[in-house]
Amino acid sequence: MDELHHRPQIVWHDHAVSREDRQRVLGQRGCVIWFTGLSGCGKSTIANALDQQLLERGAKTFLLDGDNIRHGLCAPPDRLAADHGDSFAKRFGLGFGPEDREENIRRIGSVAQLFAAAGLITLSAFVSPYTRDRQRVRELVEGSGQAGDFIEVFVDTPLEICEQRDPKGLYKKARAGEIPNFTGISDPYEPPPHPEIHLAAGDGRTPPQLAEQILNELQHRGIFSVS
Ligand SMILES: Nc1ncnc2c1ncn2[C@@H]1O[C@H](COP(=O)(O)OS(=O)(=O)O)[C@@H](OP(=O)(O)O)[C@H]1O
Ligand SMILES: Nc1ncnc2c1ncn2[C@@H]1O[C@H](COP(=O)(O)OP(=O)(O)O)[C@@H](O)[C@H]1O
Repeated sequence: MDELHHRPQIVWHDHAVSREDRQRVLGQRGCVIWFTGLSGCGKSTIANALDQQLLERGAKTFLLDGDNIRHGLCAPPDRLAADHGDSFAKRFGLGFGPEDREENIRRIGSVAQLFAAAGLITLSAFVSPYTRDRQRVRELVEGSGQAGDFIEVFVDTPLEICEQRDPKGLYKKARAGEIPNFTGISDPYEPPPHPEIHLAAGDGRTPPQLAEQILNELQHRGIFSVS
């Protein structure tokens, strides 16, 4: 029990159905596969390819993807203002400053932890540039489960390649000074010191090939087994 669970006004309620019960029914252990890397490094494409490969093998999965989450759970202020007003939008809308990214990853981490506790193999694809924010999610996920439930995948594509790809034209705008705090250009990216999986993702391999490397590592770690 942590500090929150002791607060008299917020009482923790144990569930009638345990995580173990859920996992027994699903025939798998829930976990979080956390992709991190620069914009354009391939997080979303590789995570989608892995999601597909897992599904084809009968795994129960869910993918939390950066752009989609920033349309809802972590929407920017201008998206919230119309329905909720300016003060609300200013308070809860998220941009890309360090604290906003911290809150973005905290919210997503909390959702990922819930999906893992529901027994799903949960994939997430966010830049998540700060080591401390990722470490907090690791602690949250493993604290409510067990060591090994958080698998960090560093999609290590050199900045030059990400910038060449520039599928959304954001690097061009960032170089022109039109987007402030752009990761890799005017904002830091802290590479994971000890990722469970380090993908050299700019070496000419296709996203499905890279996803297969991850799949093999997951099987090796006992996260997923082909029956
Ligand atoms: N300033 C800045 N820095 C980095 N990225 C930016 C920025 N502004 C917009 N974008 C677009 O938003 C996507 C990153 O959102 P994330 O939620 O993954 O970011 S973070 O984890 O909170 O750092 C990222 O998507 P991906 O390219 O899919 O990574 C960008 O398209
Ligand atoms: N291994 C790869 N080889 C070649 N192109 C790739 C590879 N991985 C991703 N891409 C391409 O790079 C672009 C950015 O990929 P994306 O998955 O959107 O990156 P991110 O989610 O990290 O921003 C897309 O156009 C995608 O098709």
